[in-house]
Amino acid sequence: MDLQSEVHVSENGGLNSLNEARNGGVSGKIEAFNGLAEGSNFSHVLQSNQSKHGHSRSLSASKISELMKLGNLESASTQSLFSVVKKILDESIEKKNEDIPQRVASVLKLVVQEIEQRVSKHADNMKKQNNLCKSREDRYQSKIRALETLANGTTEENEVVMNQLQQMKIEKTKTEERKKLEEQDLIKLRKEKDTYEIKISSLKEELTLAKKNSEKIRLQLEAKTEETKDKLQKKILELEFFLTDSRNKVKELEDLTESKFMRWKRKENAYNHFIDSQFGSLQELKLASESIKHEVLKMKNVYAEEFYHFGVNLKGLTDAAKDYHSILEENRNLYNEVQDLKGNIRVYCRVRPFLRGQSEKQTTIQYIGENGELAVQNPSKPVKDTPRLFKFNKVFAPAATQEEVFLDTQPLIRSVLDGYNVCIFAYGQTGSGKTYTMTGPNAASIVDWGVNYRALNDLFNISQNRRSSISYEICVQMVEIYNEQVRDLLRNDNLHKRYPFNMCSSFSLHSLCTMFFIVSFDLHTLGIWNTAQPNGLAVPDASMYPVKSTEDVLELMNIGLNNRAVGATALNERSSRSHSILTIHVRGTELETDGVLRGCLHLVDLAGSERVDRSEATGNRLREAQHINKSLSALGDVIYALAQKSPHVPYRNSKLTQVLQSSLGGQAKTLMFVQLNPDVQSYSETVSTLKFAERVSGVELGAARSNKEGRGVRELMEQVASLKDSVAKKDEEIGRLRLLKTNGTVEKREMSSPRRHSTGAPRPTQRLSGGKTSSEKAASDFDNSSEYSDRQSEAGSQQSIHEFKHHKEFFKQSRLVALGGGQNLLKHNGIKFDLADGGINFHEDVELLGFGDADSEERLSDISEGDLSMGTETDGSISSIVEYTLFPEVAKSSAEITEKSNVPVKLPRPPTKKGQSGSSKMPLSKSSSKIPSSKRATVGSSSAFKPPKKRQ
Ligand SMILES: Nc1ncnc2c1ncn2[C@@H]1O[C@H](COP(=O)(O)OP(=O)(O)OP(=O)(O)O)[C@@H](O)[C@H]1O
Repeated sequence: MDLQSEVHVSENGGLNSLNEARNGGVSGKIEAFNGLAEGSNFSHVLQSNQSKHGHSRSLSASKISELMKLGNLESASTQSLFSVVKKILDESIEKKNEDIPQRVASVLKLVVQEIEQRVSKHADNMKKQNNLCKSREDRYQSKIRALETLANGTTEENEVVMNQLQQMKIEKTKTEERKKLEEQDLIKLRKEKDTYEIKISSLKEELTLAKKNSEKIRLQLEAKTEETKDKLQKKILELEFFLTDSRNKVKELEDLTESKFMRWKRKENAYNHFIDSQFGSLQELKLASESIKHEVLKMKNVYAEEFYHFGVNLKGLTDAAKDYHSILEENRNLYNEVQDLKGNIRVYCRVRPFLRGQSEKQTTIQYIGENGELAVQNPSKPVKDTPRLFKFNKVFAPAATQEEVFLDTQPLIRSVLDGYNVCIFAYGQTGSGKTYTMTGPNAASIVDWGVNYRALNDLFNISQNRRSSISYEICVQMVEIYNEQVRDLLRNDNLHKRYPFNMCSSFSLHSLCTMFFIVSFDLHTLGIWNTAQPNGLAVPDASMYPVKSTEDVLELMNIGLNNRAVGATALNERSSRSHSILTIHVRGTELETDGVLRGCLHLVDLAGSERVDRSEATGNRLREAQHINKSLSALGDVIYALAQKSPHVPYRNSKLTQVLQSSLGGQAKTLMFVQLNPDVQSYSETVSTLKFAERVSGVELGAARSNKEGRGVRELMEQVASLKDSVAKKDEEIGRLRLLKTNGTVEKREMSSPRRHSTGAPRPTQRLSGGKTSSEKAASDFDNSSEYSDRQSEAGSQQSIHEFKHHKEFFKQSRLVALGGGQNLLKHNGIKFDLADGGINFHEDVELLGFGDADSEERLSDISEGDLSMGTETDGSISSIVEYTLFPEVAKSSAEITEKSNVPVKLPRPPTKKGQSGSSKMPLSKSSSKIPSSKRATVGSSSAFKPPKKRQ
């Protein structure tokens, strides 16, 4: 029999005891063993053996033998067997049974215990299975009973059951479906869960990163906080230190203040005491001062009275001083007016500044006064002489600008538009700034413009301003005198193309003729055009161009300046080697009255005088310098003669003086710029220049006159032209008579005065020769001339004399007088005019035309001098020029009139001038004495006709 079956057998009686034994140690086991033993024979055996416990060794052995004897171990329960083994083992251990080794016994005991535990476990399992089987059995039984009852039940119940089953099935399927759905949901949820998990993981990562960052920041902040904390801590410490320090100081100060306060208190007391004592003495002083005050008041009144008197006196003085200044100013104005009236040449002096390269900076200019005073001295002289003093109309210091210089010149220039003739010329040694003043260093810069550009610009501006009342036309000429030759600076083919009609296309025919006349008269009649031009051609007149704007002027002047002869010398890099003359002709027509104004402006830039040793001139330069110096010395002679009021003025000694003759001897307003170089080396030149200028300022030209013509005058001009025509006829007659003379058929008287011969038809000369007694007034103009007396005796018509006188008067006043300035040498149609022979006739022509003026006799005397016979030939009469060149249409009609020569021409009688009659009586003995007897009569008669106006 196996152990399992043993357990089954004894399960009712012995299992409980076994369990208890497990729980209760050795004693428990014994009891359990005992319990098992109770249920069997073997236990009984064991109990009986226990009673004989006194002899353990023997007992054990006996027991083992007993067991062996039993022989029925198979029937004994496992438990009882075990308990036996156990008891044996316990016993052997207690009694230290030597039969069984102690260690083996202990191991066996443990094995037994283990087996015992397993067995008990097995028993428990068995018991549980047993219980389960029992419960299953109960259930099966109940089911069997239920089935039996079901089998016995009705069909309805079956159906109910079936339905229930059905429902159960349905529920089952539903449950399955739900299960499926739930599974699907579960899958979904899982997926979602996965995604969420991923997100959660990324979020977790971010979170960890953020955590890390925030951790870092936190750490930094913590570090900073720590730092700030430290700093604050330090500051707090410092502040605390300061606080304590300041507290100490405050305390000190408080102490100090306290002590000071005490000191001041003591002082206050002292002062109070002092003030009290002073107050007493003040009272005393007050009383004393009161009495002094009274005295002072008295004195004050006395002084006030005296001051009042002083004031009155002072006012008188200041008024006097003021008056003195105004009187001075008035004096100056009056002086200028007197100068103007006298026709003195104005002299402006301009001192050039030192140039950049000039090393010697010692100046010879000692003093420049406001009123034109100038003092010069030679600083290089070892013993200084007294300064030389000069006085001019104005002196410009080196710093004076071009504009300042022009401002003082402007009024003079403007008078050209009012019909005056004006001449401005610059004089001075080479390199002293003549060209700078007249032209300027740079035409492109308006600030640098000299008088030339500014004058023209100004004339344009004013003519524009006046255009509502006067219409102006302006023409320009430019010539130079180089080596005693006159050259046209505006001779340019391109310009000629631009201005094809006599270079004066914008002018009316009449004005054109007049202009042409002016040119030919100014230059041609002077004889200066007779000289060969650089191109070898005879130049009939200087080119004249109408200008309408400053641009035109700039263009023309640039051409002119480019054509001008300049060259480098040791004294001036660009030395002008010629005298340049810019002439501006202005013709203004008054729109209301039709009156005509004619003005003429000469702007002359003289070549500079130079000491040849200083300028180091050789060859051409030397020749130029000689010509320049010669012409300037001729100018000096003319000025000297004019200043001396000499009857003979040697204009004809040079081309320059011939050109300037009308300005120096006519009724023009003349201004001279005297240029000075302040350099010490130039001292001697400076002094001689100043002396010359002083002499020039003493020259009286006579009051300037405006060239204004009314309509009547123009008509008269036309009538005069017709008279000229008759004169021309007479000239022809003269020619014829000359021929007759050569043939010896003409009387002696006719030969000496061919014009006075009547050859048939009545002639103007015949008309001029009225009876002497017929007109005392007329005779008074001619009474100094025996020649004229002859004429009077020969002539028959008083009317003619009358007319002639009118014409003479008219021409004296006309522009032609001023412009012509008494020029007298003409060339016409290639016929040479013999001065010695035909002087009287010629002069009469000039006189008749109004070209003879105050200096006529002088000019004639010049002409008669050897110098002038050189080339001063005329090839015809002035009347021819007038007839054929100027007024062709008038000439034609006048020719017709001449043919009807018996018809007297009625001319309006211009007012007679007082001075003229008086002057006409001026003796000319001085001039006569100088002139050879052969010519004296001529000159004498001439002067009888034309007393010098400048002396008036
Ligand atoms: N007022 C001034 N201010 C500055 N520079 C001046 C002045 N005047 C003259 N100059 C200078 O002096 C030099 C000589 O002047 P300019 O050529 O005008 O003399 P000039 O008298 O015309 O000489 P020349 O007779 O040899 O022709 C030039 O370089 C000029 O620029």
